[in-house]
Amino acid sequence: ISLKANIGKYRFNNVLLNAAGIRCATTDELTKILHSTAGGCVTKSATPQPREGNESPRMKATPMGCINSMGLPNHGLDYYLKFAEENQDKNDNQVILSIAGLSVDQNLEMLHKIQDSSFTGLTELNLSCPNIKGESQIAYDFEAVRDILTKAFKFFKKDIGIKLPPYFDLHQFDQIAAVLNDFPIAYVNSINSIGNGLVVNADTESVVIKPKGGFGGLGGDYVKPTALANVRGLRLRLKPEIAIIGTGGIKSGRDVFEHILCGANVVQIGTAFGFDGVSIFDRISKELKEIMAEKGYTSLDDFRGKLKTL
Ligand SMILES: CC(C)(C)CCc1c(C(=O)O)[nH]c(=O)[nH]c1=O
Repeated sequence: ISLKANIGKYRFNNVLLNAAGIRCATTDELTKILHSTAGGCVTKSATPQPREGNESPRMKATPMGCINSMGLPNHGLDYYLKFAEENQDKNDNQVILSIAGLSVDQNLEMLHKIQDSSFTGLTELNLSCPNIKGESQIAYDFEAVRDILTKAFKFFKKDIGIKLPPYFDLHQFDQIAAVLNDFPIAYVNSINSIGNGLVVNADTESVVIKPKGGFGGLGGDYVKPTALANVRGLRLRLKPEIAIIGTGGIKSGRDVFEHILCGANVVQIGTAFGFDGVSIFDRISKELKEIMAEKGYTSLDDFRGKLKTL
């Protein structure tokens, strides 16, 4: 039974990756993931310069997952680009370089740097940042998405994936797919955390994280049905050349199986990886193989995208 996967020419010896943002901000953390059963690693979304991020507490675990408003703490693009250049092309382990500029110009500046570097892997463009502080995130402004991709593809000749926040309206799936289908994108990664949730502690009668009055992105059990809907909704609308990375609510082999049934080529684990560490990749690989064996599947291609309707 094989858990191998690919996104275009990029091969993954295991379908499981970490998700950007959790336990992936330092070279030690990234090396640990590369040396694990995972099929590669994704770097914490980078900004052009290092950032401290928001005040703590800025992430809180709950029985159903987690809430965060980290504020993009990271060591800056050069740090991750250097790691990516030094660790690419090692036995089918992909290093995916995630970037999240705080403006269109910052994203274009980082893409120019990546274009001019010796990095040969996949870049993941995180569109959950607001274009202008206080405005909606880029991914919820469809013309802004078209604008930034038009500008990027004028000079960026390497392969790029787009990290999207969840959409909650079927017409929004139509709109974002109509934009993305116009560009030579390698993959779409769906979903990012569900934005601006609020966790309340009734004992202390308080919010649980300091930034933004307690509002933050939700991950974990809270998001799986939304993640599966976005993977499926995008799979049914995106041109076949655009692969899908399924992210959101994965903590078992069964969850991975569901994401692949909905159309995912590769999956990423965030919240649960934060709880368990790299051993999760062994546990979930084993669970997924058991499910496949029970069903008589030997490869992920046997069931990818084959979700039945009633
Ligand atoms: C939310 C942003 C700070 C605009 C982007 C970085 C990010 C963060 C973060 O660094 O706060 N948290 C998430 O759950 N997803 C993200 O994409």
